[in-house]
Amino acid sequence: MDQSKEQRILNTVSYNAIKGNPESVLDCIDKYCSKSEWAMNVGDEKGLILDKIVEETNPSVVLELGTYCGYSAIRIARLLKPKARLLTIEFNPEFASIAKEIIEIAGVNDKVTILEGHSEDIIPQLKKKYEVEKLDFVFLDHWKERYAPDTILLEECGLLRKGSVLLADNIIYPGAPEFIKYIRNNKHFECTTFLSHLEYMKVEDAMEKAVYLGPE
Ligand SMILES: O=C(NCCCCCn1ccnc1)c1cc(-c2ccc(F)cc2)cc(O)c1O
Ligand SMILES: [Mg+2]
Repeated sequence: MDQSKEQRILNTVSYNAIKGNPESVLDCIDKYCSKSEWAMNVGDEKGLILDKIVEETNPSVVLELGTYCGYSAIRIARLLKPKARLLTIEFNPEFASIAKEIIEIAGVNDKVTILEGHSEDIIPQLKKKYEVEKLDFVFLDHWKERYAPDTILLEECGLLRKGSVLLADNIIYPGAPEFIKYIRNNKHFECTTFLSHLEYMKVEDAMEKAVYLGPE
């Protein structure tokens, strides 16, 4: 049967990247997806904004919604301090298995746990089953209509603390209008918009940073 685009991305990483070198895996994916086949990785331009916000936050516990091929998981994990960890939720089993292999090639697998399933099912399990107390950083990059309900769910499950940072991809393209409406009018969040471009394209896109101010 014909290979998937994601399998072809794994092939090019496996063949061209330097094992154990996360930067070389990121470069390899960015080159392939800008030259050969577009794919929905956060990419190198928005990736630099992600890097800066992760470095400023210096998180111990990170949750990512939407693993895809593992590009942003590698991007984040490579910046984490020794004991810090990243939990990433992926719904699509093929994406999850390809991401696992790419994350291993990058050599950041000891920091990353891929959780397969629906975010609305897994988020309520984070405290008891995955021993999470609070989330320091959340990267939202899954179904855009899930950004708002999952943000509400994170708060309801007591997973956010004063200063928890949410960063949402694609708030212009494809767009996450319900999330933007919810988060910008919410006095419990301090929002900042980072203008950029859709990965590998000249199309405008942006990321929204929302810092949780606490329940009061
Ligand atoms: O849909 C996106 N991501 C979610 C994928 C499914 C997540 C499944 N899942 C994981 C966990 N829970 C649920 C996405 C799309 C685009 C895009 C841009 C232009 C275009 F013409 C087509 C598409 C660009 C992105 O940067 C994206 O992130
Ligand atoms: Mg995205």
